[in-house]
Amino acid sequence: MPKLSLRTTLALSFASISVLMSLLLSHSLERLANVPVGCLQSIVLMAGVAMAVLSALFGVLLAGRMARPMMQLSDAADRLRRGEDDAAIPTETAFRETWQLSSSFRRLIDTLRAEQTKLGVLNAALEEQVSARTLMLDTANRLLFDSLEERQQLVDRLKELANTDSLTQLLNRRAFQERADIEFKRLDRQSATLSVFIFDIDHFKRINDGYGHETGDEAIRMLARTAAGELREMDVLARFGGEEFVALLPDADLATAMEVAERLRAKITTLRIATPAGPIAMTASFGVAQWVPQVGIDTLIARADQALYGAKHTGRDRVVAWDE
Ligand SMILES: Nc1nc2c(ncn2[C@@H]2O[C@H](COP(=O)(O)OP(=O)(O)OP(=O)(O)O)[C@@H](O)[C@H]2O)c(=O)[nH]1
Repeated sequence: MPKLSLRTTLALSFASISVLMSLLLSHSLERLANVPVGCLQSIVLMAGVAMAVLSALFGVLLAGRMARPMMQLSDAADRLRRGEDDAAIPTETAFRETWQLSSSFRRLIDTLRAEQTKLGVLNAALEEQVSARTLMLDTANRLLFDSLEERQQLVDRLKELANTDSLTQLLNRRAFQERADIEFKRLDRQSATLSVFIFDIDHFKRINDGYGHETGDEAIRMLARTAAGELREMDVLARFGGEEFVALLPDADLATAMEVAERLRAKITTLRIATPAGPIAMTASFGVAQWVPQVGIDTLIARADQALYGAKHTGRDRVVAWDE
């Protein structure tokens, strides 16, 4: 059924009331002719009151029918705002205006729900993208970390290789120089003691020439292991080159260094190197020098070297201290 607008309803209603009242009046007009004026006044007054009461009742009825769907819409709006999905939107209303308002509201909600669904889909896609990116970043981070770690390991290994003598795994000459510099910087110039000894296999050329280079290498390795075993953790032992070694002994005076060198010399004489012709022995000569203030590492090594030269020229297989 087509809905009437509020304006039409009001106009029709008041017209009907007016027509009804006019009909009542016109039907009663003949009988009213003989009614005294005072009574007539009362009748008109009563008719006016009746019309007012009717209009008021009618107004209340109309307002109620108008207000109900609006209250329902307001209630539905509140429930939707709270996220309740079952908000009832009035479908049947008395007037065209409220019916239109209700339809527009319903369309608005349908549009909002459609947008919400679209947003949900977009949100899910976005979350998927974010977790994919996070995974990529994690992987990239891990790869970067791994490659940095690998790089650091490589650098460490290269440093180690650069500092290590490949035949004996002892420090090489360059690394010894660095460690000696550090020890010298640490030295308390007034009270510290420090000694150095250099030692060298006697007639090593004969071992090489007589039993081969491999046997010579084995002799060098054996001597390195033995020396490392005789020295303290804090001592610095290095292969200086060829069959020559150097040991730096912090906190050791000349007597102590001589003692250590002597113990090592004696131990070397007990070593036996396996050769195809049977085990062979070797000896080594030692030159020892103690640090004194004003003397640098190069001078100290040169003094130990001079002492070694002395040991070589006074019969070998001995320990000689540097002497001015
Ligand atoms: N097997 C081997 N031989 C080496 C190595 N480095 C140096 N040599 C050899 O060591 C020998 C050193 O000979 P020399 O300097 O004459 O010394 P030496 O025969 O020990 O004589 P003295 O030191 O005077 O007792 C040479 O034959 C070098 O070729 C090495 O790494 N391995």
